[in-house]
Amino acid sequence: MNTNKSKAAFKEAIKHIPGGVNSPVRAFNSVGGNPLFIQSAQGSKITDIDNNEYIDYVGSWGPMILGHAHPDVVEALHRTAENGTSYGAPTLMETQMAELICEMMPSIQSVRMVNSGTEATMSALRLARGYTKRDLVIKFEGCYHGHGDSFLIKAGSGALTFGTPNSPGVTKGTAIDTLTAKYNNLDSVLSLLEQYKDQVAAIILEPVTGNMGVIKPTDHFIKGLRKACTDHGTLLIFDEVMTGFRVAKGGAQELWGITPDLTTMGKIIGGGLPVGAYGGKKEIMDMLAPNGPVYQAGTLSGNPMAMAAGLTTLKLLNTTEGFYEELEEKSAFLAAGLQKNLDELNFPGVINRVGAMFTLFFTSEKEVNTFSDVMKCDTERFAKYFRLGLQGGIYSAPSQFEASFVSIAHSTEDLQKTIDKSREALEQLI
Ligand SMILES: Cc1ncc(COP(=O)(O)O)c(C=O)c1O
Ligand SMILES: N[C@H](C=O)CCC(=O)O
Repeated sequence: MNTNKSKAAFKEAIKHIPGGVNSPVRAFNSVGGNPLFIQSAQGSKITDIDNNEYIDYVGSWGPMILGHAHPDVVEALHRTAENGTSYGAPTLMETQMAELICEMMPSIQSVRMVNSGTEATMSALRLARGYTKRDLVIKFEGCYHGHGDSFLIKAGSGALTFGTPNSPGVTKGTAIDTLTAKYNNLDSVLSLLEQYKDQVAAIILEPVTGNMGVIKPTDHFIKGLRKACTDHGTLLIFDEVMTGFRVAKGGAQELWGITPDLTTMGKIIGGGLPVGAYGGKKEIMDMLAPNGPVYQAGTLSGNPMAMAAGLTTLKLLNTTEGFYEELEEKSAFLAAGLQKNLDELNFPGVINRVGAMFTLFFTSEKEVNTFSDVMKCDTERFAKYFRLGLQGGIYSAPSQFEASFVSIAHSTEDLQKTIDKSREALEQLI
């Protein structure tokens, strides 16, 4: 496979862009080689500037649930652009978007649009602090909530991949206000809540993790969190930036039947454009300016292009008969094929999947349920597998500590090819 143009482009990029990328996870540092520079994407496929085509399981890190360049989304963007791309004033689309989000995720009664998942989580935390008049927050080791200072403590995703879970630049004061607990370990949360009684504003978590790879919450853990928050007057924030509208129409909160106090969103609700949102109980959301004293604003918030792409995507998800059933079937088919490979080759590995997100962990453990299970993975083996995948035409996240995403555009042929290529790669790694 020739990737000379990507190599040359990367050389140019690093002259003026730190590390040559605008988000660290895009660099191939932990898997070796250079990042691919992309020229186009259509449906389930992505094409680099050397004209190599890959089946894409990154999906722009989650948003592309309909596949790339879905004709309805592209058409909505054309139509919207012709009327201007930003006004800094309310539009009808923003209200439609808010109504649809509230319909699809009934725990949300009121929602504020922002421009990224990071903004959503930062703002939700400020709101939780303003509402409860408390300072502390509990997050979980290996969970990632964007790059807001409060969250770069024992963080997942790129922060974990690059070995900088606690970023320099975060002040001691901020770090002190962030307490970390262990995912799927309720006792670790309960003891913090006792130790810091009446001081914890919020518990924030990825209800299904993706940023240390995919891990499901146990019922005991997630139900226990809801109860503990209620008992302690602490707000429960579900960060559904990744899981929202992906693992089910109503996100992880629908699957586990939990009503969080606040939910953060992003990715899918922008249909591939920059977006974020946070919402929840009206009583809490009404603390936000201009109704209340908690300030949060944005020049481009509710941007018409992002609303057009996001609203078109959400409407399709909401109204297409059998959409989530078909997505589940495709994802289950892929996961079963990958599992069969592992079983038949007696290859040590664990596949965790919830709906259309999954991770193949390179580990000898029988299960991966916690951050410490994740840390036992063989990242070098993963790196080799990743590179073999690329050579076979499969594009997935260049880190063991991420999720892969299936879209509705993945055909049975795509999925079968992925299973076959995965087997070939595993055979070379035995
Ligand atoms: C669960 C979760 N929260 C927050 C974020 C931050 O979103 P963004 O990258 O749009 O700032 C991400 C992804 O980066 C995420 O996966
Ligand atoms: N894992 C991250 C979010 O989901 C990947 C996106 C990024 O940081 O660029």
